[in-house]
Amino acid sequence: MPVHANIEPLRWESDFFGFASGKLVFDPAAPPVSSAGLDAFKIVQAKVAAQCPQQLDALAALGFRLVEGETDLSVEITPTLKPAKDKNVQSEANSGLPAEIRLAGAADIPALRVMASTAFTLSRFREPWYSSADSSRFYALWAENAVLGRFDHCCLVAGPPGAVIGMVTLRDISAGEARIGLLAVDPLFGGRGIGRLLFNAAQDWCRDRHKKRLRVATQTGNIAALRLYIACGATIDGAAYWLYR
Ligand SMILES: CC(=O)SCCNC(=O)CCNC(=O)[C@H](O)C(C)(C)COP(=O)(O)OP(=O)(O)OC[C@H]1O[C@@H](n2cnc3c(N)ncnc32)[C@H](O)[C@@H]1OP(=O)(O)O
Ligand SMILES: Cc1cn([C@H]2C[C@H](O)[C@@H](COP(=O)(O)OP(=O)(O)O[C@H]3O[C@H](C)[C@H](N)[C@H](O)[C@H]3O)O2)c(=O)[nH]c1=O
Repeated sequence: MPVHANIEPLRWESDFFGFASGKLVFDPAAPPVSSAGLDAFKIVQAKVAAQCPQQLDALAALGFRLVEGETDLSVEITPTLKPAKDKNVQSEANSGLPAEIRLAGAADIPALRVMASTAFTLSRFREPWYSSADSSRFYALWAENAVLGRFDHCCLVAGPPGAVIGMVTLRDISAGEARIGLLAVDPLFGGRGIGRLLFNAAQDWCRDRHKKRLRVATQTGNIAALRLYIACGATIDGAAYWLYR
């Protein structure tokens, strides 16, 4: 079965990783994808909705390989009173940890870069397609850019300056919706409610901006993250597979 798609060059990724990268944009009106077209790029990515398994077979015939699954979730932002202070007190009472949530500033960037460069081991930017050093560099820059209001628009952190124990980045994607970019907790503080606190703070951020929905995506194999989001009230909107050639 031919795959009808255009190959869109990924300029940001090509610059950042230092090699030609592209992505299939499926379009029934596009010509069939050819090996020659694909060969112009070191990596061509394809994201296939999980409910379209026939597309997986067609891409496999062109030499594409499965990289990972991605699950999209979202939660409705309800207009309840903001319980942020209570949550912080509750968290400190439960764990004895300094867990106030605050907006990250430039002074947090070094610690955030370290956290982001080690946290996202489950990623489609993985070996053998991307070196682990490049993958670390990618998430470090993502965190830094969020603090600076580039790509994502802000970064909220748990812990006082100099002792960041968790982070969540947020992007304003439309009048009514925001999206979490990255969310991570220092493994030394895992399992103590910091992830939940960060997700709730992200919801508060949305509420303050009159958003109706908060979106988040994670790797389908990231059971801890999926359980966290579902425990915080999110529901699954969709699932997809990433393939590369
Ligand atoms: C948008 C994205 O960035 S998706 C990627 C998410 N981030 C990462 O994968 C980075 C590495 N992982 C982490 O930083 C952490 O493990 C997180 C953020 C996933 C969880 O943070 P934590 O502070 O440990 O979570 P927290 O203690 O708040 O747990 C809340 C719920 O999450 C789920 N959960 C957390 N850790 C686990 C785990 N290891 N296994 C299964 N479920 C887990 C549980 O449902 C838990 O509720 P429960 O304690 O009542 O069972
Ligand atoms: C930092 C940065 C990135 N970009 C570009 C580069 C990529 O084309 C996209 C990001 O792609 P995405 O599919 O969102 O990346 P991930 O697969 O790593 O993300 C998923 O997993 C993460 C762990 C996290 N949960 C995330 O929310 C998920 O989507 O953006 C850019 O243009 N400019 C930048 O500064």
